[in-house]
Amino acid sequence: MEKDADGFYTPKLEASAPLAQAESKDTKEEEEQPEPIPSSSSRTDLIASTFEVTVTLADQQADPNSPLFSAKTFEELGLHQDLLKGLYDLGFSKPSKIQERALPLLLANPPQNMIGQSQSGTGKTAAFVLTMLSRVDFSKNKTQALCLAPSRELARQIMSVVVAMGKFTPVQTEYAIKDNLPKGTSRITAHIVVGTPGTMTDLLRRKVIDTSEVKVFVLDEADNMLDQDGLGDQTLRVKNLIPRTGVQIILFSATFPDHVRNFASKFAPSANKIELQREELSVEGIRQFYMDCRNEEHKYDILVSLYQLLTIGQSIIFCQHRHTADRISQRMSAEGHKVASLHGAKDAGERDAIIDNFREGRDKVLITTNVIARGIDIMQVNMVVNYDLPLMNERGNQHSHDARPDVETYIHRIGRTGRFGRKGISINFVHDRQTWSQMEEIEKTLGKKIIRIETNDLEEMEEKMKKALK
Ligand SMILES: Nc1ncnc2c1ncn2[C@@H]1O[C@H](COP(=O)(O)OP(=O)(O)OP(=O)(O)O)[C@@H](O)[C@H]1O
Repeated sequence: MEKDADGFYTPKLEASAPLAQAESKDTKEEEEQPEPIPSSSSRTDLIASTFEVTVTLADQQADPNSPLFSAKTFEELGLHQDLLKGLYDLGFSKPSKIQERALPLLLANPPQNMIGQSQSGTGKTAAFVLTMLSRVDFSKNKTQALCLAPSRELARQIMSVVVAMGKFTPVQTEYAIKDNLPKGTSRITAHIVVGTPGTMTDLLRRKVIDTSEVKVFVLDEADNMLDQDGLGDQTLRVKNLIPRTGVQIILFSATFPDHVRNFASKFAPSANKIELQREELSVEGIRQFYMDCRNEEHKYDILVSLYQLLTIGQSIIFCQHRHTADRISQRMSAEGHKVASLHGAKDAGERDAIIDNFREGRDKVLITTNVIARGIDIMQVNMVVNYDLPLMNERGNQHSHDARPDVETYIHRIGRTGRFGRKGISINFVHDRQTWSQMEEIEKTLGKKIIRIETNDLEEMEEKMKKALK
């Protein structure tokens, strides 16, 4: 691919037609290499771990049934030299399946919308980031690509990928996340703006961002961004503030539940679609377990007894409520365990510091809510604990008494481990008939066995986990 006279990176490849399911009827617009993970030096007088876990990358892309498999090269995909350099600098040697399938469609001209689905940790980010970088005309100091994500943590992570992949290009970037821009900023001219919908709306309304040259609009975690019970309204506002025509709309997620699929098709009309079957949704490398706890208090005791295992690599503990995350982390800290907690009630600077500490491995156990259930990519995370199962009622309220298991959120939560072919473990805590049947429903929906581990046999537990991580 060469840069043409106008400064665009134009792919030589045409879209590979069989992959595209053109949909013309919806015209109405509505809106981290092989690395031994050291055992923890953190204080604990609980169980002494007898094993070390080695995370290996070898041959992950060699299995033809793996969503990471690909015979093609990035060169064949027609990417510009500067972007190829960025990719190789990041250590990407060949495209993953979703990249191989999506990139020819995403880069073809004229630009076409895309609704792309692929399992967690299979490389969707690179697909849309490469598209944004390919479509920007660097000779113009104007915003040309907008990308939205459901959390500031994910927006910051996506930006780090834009910056890394665009390292050999002159790309300029800006955030549209809370408390990030200097007060009084009246104009953003960065080529690519990445943010969350509320702040993006604000910047667009105040005309801080000029949208006249916007030609790519990406929604990561698109099902969440379009869900009317979630961020749907705010995302629609953004769409209404960008040009009505000439913008390539790109929606990516590991999940597209039925109730958002139609809406997604209207939001991104005539999109090429790459879809997964229900039974393909969860990642093979993630072994799912559960522990039968006696009651809420027993859940806490079990979590504490797991501490040594949680700190072999890194772990994320998901709770339903912010106050549970705070309460557990305060109790564990008071008992001498090093844990961090992160949720949406913390202020922006604090949230950034907490996730950065975790990302850089200074903290090994992160207790959190659904705020980071989606997208967060930290290779060393080899264990996810659903301290509370994810729930949701029909109106999208996760705190209501008639709430049912939220299978999509479950898939995203456990997907924080097992990234890009690595092994990972998830453990669900159940403690009564209701939580047991909620877990059973998740198991049935996903068609994947969730294996019991005894809560009173730490040796057995350690043995099972050791096997699962091999
Ligand atoms: N072609 C590639 N070669 C090597 N590593 C890759 C490649 N593509 C992506 N990765 C790595 O795989 C990891 C997962 O990628 P990414 O975060 O894009 O997954 P995702 O599909 O967006 O997952 P999620 O659904 O959880 O958001 C990242 O650390 C990324 O750097």
